[in-house]
Amino acid sequence: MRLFFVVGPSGVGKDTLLSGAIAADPALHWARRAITRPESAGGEPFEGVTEAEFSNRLARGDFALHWDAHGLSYGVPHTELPLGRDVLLNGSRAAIAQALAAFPGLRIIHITAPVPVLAERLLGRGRESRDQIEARLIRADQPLHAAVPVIEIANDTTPEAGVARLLQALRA
Ligand SMILES: Nc1ncnc2c1ncn2[C@@H]1O[C@H](COP(=O)(O)OP(=O)(O)OP(=O)(O)O)[C@@H](O)[C@H]1O
Ligand SMILES: O=P(O)(O)OC[C@H]1O[C@H](OP(=O)(O)O)[C@H](O)[C@@H]1O
Repeated sequence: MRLFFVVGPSGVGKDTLLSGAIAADPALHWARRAITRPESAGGEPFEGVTEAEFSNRLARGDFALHWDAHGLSYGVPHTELPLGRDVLLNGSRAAIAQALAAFPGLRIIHITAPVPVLAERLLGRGRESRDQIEARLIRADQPLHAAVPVIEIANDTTPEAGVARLLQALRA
């Protein structure tokens, strides 16, 4: 199993490129996260849980990885990391150190796009309020964990080009 931790600022296109890669190569597994957000918010396939459910599952040891960001909690259940499959995980830049400690062979894929493009995409997506979008944009330039090699992918043209770049990185 290779584990790919796909990170980058909100709105950069992680969900878009991940769903394109999965559609092109069904052998890949996209780990489904538990998030303290209602499933009706849409976006990537995830399990919407309450804060109480999240805390209980965390205490039970259900999660291989977990982090907080944007006022939400995110957990990756152990059951979402099947042995023998390449796994794609929508990660957080703030969780890279934790993820590397848990999975030393982790491959980090950093997706980038210029900040004005992120703003345009977040507004176009319409999942968050303007205030929430502003808060997400403030995190846009957050530095990555310094001492690790990272595969950089620019998603600054079409989604199709971004998906092709991601597939190329996964096949390298
Ligand atoms: N290359 C692209 N060109 C134009 N629009 C794009 C491109 N990639 C993604 N988008 C659009 O930008 C918006 C944000 O993309 P997406 O939800 O995939 O980002 P994300 O990185 O997963 O964000 P978040 O971390 O907030 O979940 C979506 O509406 C998506 O359709
Ligand atoms: O800014 P950083 O810490 O890199 O990412 C924070 C989190 O935000 C995004 O989730 P979503 O947009 O709420 O689904 C990412 O998937 C990540 O989990």
